[in-house]
Order: sequence, then C-alpha cells, then structure tokens
Amino acid sequence: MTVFIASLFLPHTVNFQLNNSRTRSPPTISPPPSANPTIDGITPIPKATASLFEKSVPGKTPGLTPGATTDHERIFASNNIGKVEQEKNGYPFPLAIEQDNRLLTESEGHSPLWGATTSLTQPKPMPVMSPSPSILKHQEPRPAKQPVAQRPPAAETIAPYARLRKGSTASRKLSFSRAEWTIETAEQGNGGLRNAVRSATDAGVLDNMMWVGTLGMPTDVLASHTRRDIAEKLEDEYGSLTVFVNDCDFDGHYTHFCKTILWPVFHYQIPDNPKSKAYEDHSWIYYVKLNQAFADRIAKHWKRGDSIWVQDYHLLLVPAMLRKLVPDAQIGFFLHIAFPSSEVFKCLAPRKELLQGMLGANLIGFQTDEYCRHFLQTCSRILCVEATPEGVQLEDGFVNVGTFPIGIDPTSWDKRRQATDVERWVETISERYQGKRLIVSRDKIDAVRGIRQKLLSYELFLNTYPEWADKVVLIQVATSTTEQPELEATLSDIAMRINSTHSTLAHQPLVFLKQDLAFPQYLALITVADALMITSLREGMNLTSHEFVYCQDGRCGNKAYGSLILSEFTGSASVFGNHALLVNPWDYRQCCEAIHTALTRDEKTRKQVWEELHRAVLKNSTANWVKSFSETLNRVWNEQSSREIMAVPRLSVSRLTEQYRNSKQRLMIIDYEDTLASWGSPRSIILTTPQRAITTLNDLTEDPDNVVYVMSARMPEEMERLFRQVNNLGLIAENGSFVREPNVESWTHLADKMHVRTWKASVSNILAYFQARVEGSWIEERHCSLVFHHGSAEDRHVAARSAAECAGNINDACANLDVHAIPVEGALIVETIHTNKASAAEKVWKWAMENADKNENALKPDFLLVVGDNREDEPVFRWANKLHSAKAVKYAMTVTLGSRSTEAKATLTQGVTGVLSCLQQLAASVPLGSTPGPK
Ligand SMILES: O=P(O)(O)OC[C@H]1O[C@H](O[C@H]2O[C@H](CO)[C@@H](O)[C@H](O)[C@H]2O)[C@H](O)[C@@H](O)[C@@H]1O
Repeated sequence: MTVFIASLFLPHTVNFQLNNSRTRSPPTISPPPSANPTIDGITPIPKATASLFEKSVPGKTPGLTPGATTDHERIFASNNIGKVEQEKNGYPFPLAIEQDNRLLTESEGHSPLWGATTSLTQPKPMPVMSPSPSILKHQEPRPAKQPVAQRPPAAETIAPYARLRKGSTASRKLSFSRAEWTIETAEQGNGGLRNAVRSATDAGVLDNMMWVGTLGMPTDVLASHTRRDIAEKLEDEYGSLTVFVNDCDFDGHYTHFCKTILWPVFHYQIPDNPKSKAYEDHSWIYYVKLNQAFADRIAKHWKRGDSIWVQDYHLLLVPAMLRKLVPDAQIGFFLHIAFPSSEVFKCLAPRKELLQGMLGANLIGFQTDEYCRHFLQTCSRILCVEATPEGVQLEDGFVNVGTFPIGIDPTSWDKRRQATDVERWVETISERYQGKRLIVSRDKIDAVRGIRQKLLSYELFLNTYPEWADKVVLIQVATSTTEQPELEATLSDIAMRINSTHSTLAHQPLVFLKQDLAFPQYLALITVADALMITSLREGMNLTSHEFVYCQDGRCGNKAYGSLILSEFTGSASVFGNHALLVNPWDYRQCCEAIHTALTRDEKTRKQVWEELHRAVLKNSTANWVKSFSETLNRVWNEQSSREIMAVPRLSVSRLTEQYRNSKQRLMIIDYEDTLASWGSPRSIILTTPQRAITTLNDLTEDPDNVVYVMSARMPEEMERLFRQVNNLGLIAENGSFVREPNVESWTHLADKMHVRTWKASVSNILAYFQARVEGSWIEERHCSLVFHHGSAEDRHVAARSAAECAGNINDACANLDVHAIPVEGALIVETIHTNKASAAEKVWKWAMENADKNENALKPDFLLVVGDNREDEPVFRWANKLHSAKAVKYAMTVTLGSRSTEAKATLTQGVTGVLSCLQQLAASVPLGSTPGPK
C-alpha cells in the first residue's frame, strides 16, 4: 500500500550545470567560523541585506546608507551564500547522517520567489502574459463576427517577471537540454511537513510513501526528454511523482490565485480593503488547472488500498477531483494554514467550489479546534449542509473533520543541534552578545507576520523602560519572498527610528537582517536567545516557537528556559496556552509588558513555565501528527465505506419473509413520512393516512406475535389522529421525544421538559429574527422541537441562505444548551441532542425485554425489522445492526428506500409502494393462528 503525499512543491528539485552560465559560487564559508570570528574571509553582504537600514521613501527603492552595515549583519550574513553546499559538505558526519540532516530543515522554511532560487542554476520564468479577465467563461462574449484585433499586451498585463528575461527561448531551450543536471534538496516547500514525513518514514510508520509535487521552478524551457529523465529519476530514486504544468499555469495558480487571493483571505486580510484582489478571480482558471494536473497524476498511479494525503491551501480542489476519478480512494486533506471565520471566507468568489473541493476527502484535518469550527460553520452557512462536531453530512455521504496540530521531531533536532557547526555558532553568538539579553525572531516579510507590530511594541518597550535600552537586543531575521515595497519601507523607517533613537556608540538595540540564516546559525540563535517573539496577525501553527522551546533546555551550554512571547492568533497559542506569554499583537502596550515580563522573570518561574511548554512540544510531535492523522483516516474511511451505497444490496423480500415466518416474536419499527405514506407539503397537515397503509398496518398488528411501531417527526396528537384506525399500534412521535406503547393511552416523555423550556426560550428569538426576514416562512412550535419552515418562501435562495445562517447561529450560540439545528428540505428543525429515534427504539426494546422477563407467556423478540428513508432513521439502523452483531436478537434487518449512503443492510427501490407490498407479503405469509411452535 502506498501513501501519496501531494504537496505543491516536491522536497527535491533540479540543479543544472550550464556551460555558459554563472555557475554557483563555491562553498564560501564551508567550516563554521572559529569562536573568534574575524571579518576576513566573510562573504560580503548582498546589497539588499542592508536596505532596511536606509532612510526610504515609499514607492522608491531605498538606497544604501553609508555605514549602515553592522557587525551583527556581517556575522549572520557570512554563511548565507552557498548554504546548500555547506549543508552538503560541511558537516563532520558520515554520509548516511549527512543525508538525514540535509532533509531536516527549519520547519518554517522561507521559500524564495518562484523561479528565483539563488543557490541553484535553474530556468528563469519566460515572459508570459498574466491572466486576463477575459479567460473566464462568465465574461460577456465578444459580439459575433467582429474581428479580434491582435493588439500588443498592455504593459500592466504582463507578469512582473516578463521584464526580467530577454534572450532567445530557443537558445535557452538548447542550453538546458544539453546541460548536465543533478537532483538537489528544494528550497521551496513546507519544512514542517517534510520533517514530519521524514521522521515517520525513519520510524517505519510511513513505510511506503510517495511525494507528489512540482519541481518549484519553470519547466517550459526543458526539452521533453529532459523532463522525462528528471521525472524517472525522481520516481525511481527519490520516491517522488513529478507534476508538470506549464509556467503560465503555475504562475497564475501560485503567484496570483494562491498568493494574492487565498493566502491573504485565509489570514484575515479583509477583502473589503480597496487594494485587495479577492474579487479578481481571473486566476481561478489556473488554480483549477493545476489542481486537475495533480489529481490526474495521482489517479494514474493509484491502486486499490493506497491512501492519498493532500496538503494545504494550494490544492483545495484535489480531493473532489480525485473522488471523481477514483471514487473508492482513501483521501485525507490537511490544511496547514488558518481557516478563517465564515464572514471572511464568504468574500471569496469561488467559495462554494473551494469548499466542495475539500469535501471530496474522507477526512479534513486542521491545526486547531478553532479552524475546524470555522470550517464546519462555513459549510453550514455557504453550502446549507448539516455540520456536526464530527464533520459534514452531505447528501451522498459523511466527511469527517478533525484537529491534528502538527509539531516538530525532537529526535532529529537532538542529533542536529549537537553538531560542531551549531556548537561553534552558539559560542560565537554568545560571545558577541555577552552581557546582553537577546530577543529573537525569524519571519517572512509579509503583512500577516506582524513584524511592524512587533517593532512598534519593541519601540514602546524601549521608551517605557529606558533602563533596558543598552542591555537588550532584538534580532529580527526577515526574509522577503514576494515584493512588498511599501511594507519593507515602513519596516525600514521604524527600524531606523529605533536604532537612531536608542543606539549608543557601543550598542545597537535592534538588528534587522533582511536575509535568511543558514540552518546552523538559526539553531544556534534560538538556543542562546532569552526570548522568542512571534507576533503573527494570523498563522496556521508556527513551528519556530516549538523549535525555540525545544532548544531552551540548556543542554548546549546556553542559558536555559527562555520565554516565549506568542501571538494569540497563531495555532501554537492553542498548543501552549497560557504557558506562553500570549499577546494580541495589535495591543502594543500588552506586547511591551510581555517583553518586560520575559526579561525580568526569575529563573524558577522561567523553568516552571518552560517545563510546561516543553511537555506540549513533546506531546505534539510530528510522530503523533502522522500517527493520529493516518489512524483517523483509516478509521473514518472504513466507517464511511461501510455505509457506501454500492455495498447495500437490494432487499430479498422472499428471504425476509422466510425469517418472518420462522420467528416467534417480532418487533417492527417503521418510519412514516416517505416510507408508509408520501410526504405532503410542509404546510398541509396530512389528516388521513392512505388507506393502503392503514390496512397493511392492521394486517400486521392483528398478529399477536407482532409488535409494530410507527415513528415520525410529528407531534403525539397528530400521530394519534393519523393512526386512530389502526389497532394495537405503538407510536414514536417528534423523532423520539415521545413514545406510546400499543394499547396504552398515555405517552411516555423521553425529553426533559425543563430542558426543553429553557432552550426553546433562547432559540425562539433567533428563529424569530430570521423568520421576520424571509417572506413566506413560518415557525412551527412542537412540544419538543421548533421548526423554521421556509420551503414556501417567495425567494427560495434567500430563504435557504438565511436558514443556513440561522442554523449556524443556533449551533454556535446554543451549543451549551445541548440542542442542534438540522437543515432538511424546506425546513430547519431545532431539537435536543439527547433524544432521537434510536433512543426511542432502545426504550421500546427495553419494554419488550422487561415484558418477557415479567410475563412467562411472553417471548423476547427474535425478529427485528427497521424500515426508514432518511438521515433521521440512520441512528435506528445503527442501533438495530448493533443488537444483531451483539447477538441480542436472532435476526435483524434494516431497510432503507432508494439509493443513498446508509448504514441499512438492504434497500428497497420502489418507494412507498415497495414498502407496503413487502409488509403485506409478510403479513400474508403467516395466516393468523398459525405461528409455529409453542409459546
Ligand atoms: O508560502 P507557501 O509556499 O504558499 O506556503 C505556505 C507556508 O507553508 C508553511 O507554513 C504553513 O505550515 C506550517 C506547518 O504546518 C505552519 O506552522 C504555518 O503556520 C503555515 O503557514 C511554510 O512553513 C511557510 O513558510 C509557507 O509560507
């Protein structure tokens, strides 16, 4: 069995040796510097590095301020270029471990811009047109016959990179076809995911896995034989299936749809901002295309028994596309980033398509309970489907939803951080900042990371506590992966202001490195830090905080038990809770006080807090993530498959009749609406039950060996009226809130009256609010439930949307009242979660057992039949099947109508007529007074 792990970027990519290209610089700083580094031999900082120390003018590229390059920058800049070579050649490890370490990486990798890797020689993107709105099908068609003028593209419609590359495509094609190439570790991709998969593979938990992804570089320029050879090598030697899409599709998908629409919206960059691109959906078509390419590639390789794990927001449509291609596949989806509130999500133009895409999976995993709740609520509001805490009920099946917080792999970290290069960096940094308190951070320059908020809070801290100004240093590592000139300029201004106000000749309180660190430097930095400060405005998880906590155990000769200042808007906040110094990054005063607390806490407190944080890191390891995701996926897939329509055979009426005839005491529980009688309009109160149903029921109940119950959502008084012509009939009313035994006048209340009164008072107001806004809707008050009928509303669409929103409100606001709102065709039913048709069936069964125990002439049922047609009957099927498998009853048959996803054991295809014929055949099979054997 293979587990396919589909992620936009493969963990490997290609490096070309072009004869005429500027080949990669040789490993500039292979051995880490000695404990006393000198400036000699250190690679000059790339020009961009120092740009944040310049006085900048928004909209203009800032120029380099003379003298702005600092000692701090030099130290950290020194190992950046040639990072890959160093990681390959610089470790004093034997080969096997070396390979291990090459794949272990910072969990929050800072991928370079697509097609812009600096350490590898790869094709650069060719000039292509950025997607134009006219590609959308819903755009107005051009008037017929009008000739389409071939106009050159307007400058602003050309993708930004179009201006970067000149030169002939053919000659570039030729160079890349002739060039030698090697497979290298990719810079792009999700480091946390890679570490998780690698640790699971090492531990033998993921024996046979295969990555599916793109190379993370432009590929149009590659000859088809080169692509084929690369794909073959990756498949045979690296367990990776390569997905090739053309550069224009990739750019439209990633740079446009993912980065300018999905990423901001999922991180609450509210799309009503006039600069937002959330409404520009013309890159959607590329998103669809790339997702389809993934689905096609996987489907081609999938075999029965294989499992598919689709990763992250780049591939939201893949689950549903796969479901179409391979209906029986086991498909899991995991979202690494945050899932926003439904109010934000609903601004996305293709909101339905995105949700439906995800719902093709058997299991959808999120980092936190909050994202899970948001997703369920969004589905209920936008798709008008029933969402329960376990998942989403669709017409044709159930999709489970759950929380699986990802973490880090402590074992690999232990190995890696004990390497000599890390030790040397620990010494170097400790020595450089001796006597100072170090606060560190590493973020992408992206509005959602909250670097601006962090710098402003730090500035407030220095202003509020000037006594700390020459004792503390904030090292902010910030990498730029997309062009954000305005943000960069703002950060530059703040950084400049802080340092010009608070620096002395001997001390500079802020080090802003606009470049990434080599891995050993990063490890050393989080080892020696006194605090880590994360101020993301939203973030799926944030594994840097986990890595920091893990490295603060004092085992590498550093000061231990540093404090974690953590934005409450990260997934990690739910993992660490109050053991971290949780902050609202928008509350600068609170952040400022958190910095003060972090720096002034005594060692005992720091240690106590760290122990809790450390426990949380170990509990949320990558091993647990893989294990719980894979076990849950297996379980839910089995559960869901067992309910599959395909697996449900047609009812054999003759075999059922035989069992009926051979049994001595029978219990039959039959649904009313759409099972015994066709369902009328919601407004019409059906006053009479069709004569054929009455006759059939009477035929059955006439036999003293039969106990027959009819179940319905209707109220007791309605049920009495509907079945007054049937003798000896048991009744289950209001979906199990009331039961009346055959030949008994009074009803047994299964719902708690007090509880009903309380929740009705709260829910009525919400229902009234929505009912007042939906012309033609009405509210029915039943004894134990409330029903919002909107099927005959004037505007059916508005009504359905309002009902979904109403359901969301009730399910949120009244969750602690133990009620739920269930959308059904044309109505929304609100009822308690304590009773349902199955709890009523259980009561009926108990009575039968007690009766048999008390009365020596009575027998326990040896034949149980349940017939129903919809979701509300499923719990009764489940209950009856369980009794049968526990051997509590000799024979049990559960029957549903039509083809639907069900737990019933058999289906009847001819609707109400089929049910009545079957029941008539049963009754007729045993002439009255002819029951076999003695009682
Ligand atoms: O920038 P992208 O290529 O679009 O990828 C998105 C980000 O993916 C990774 O972060 C996400 O997953 C992490 C692990 O589950 C989680 O901790 C983080 O909060 C998520 O945003 C990657 O680490 C980032 O660099 C990417 O930007």
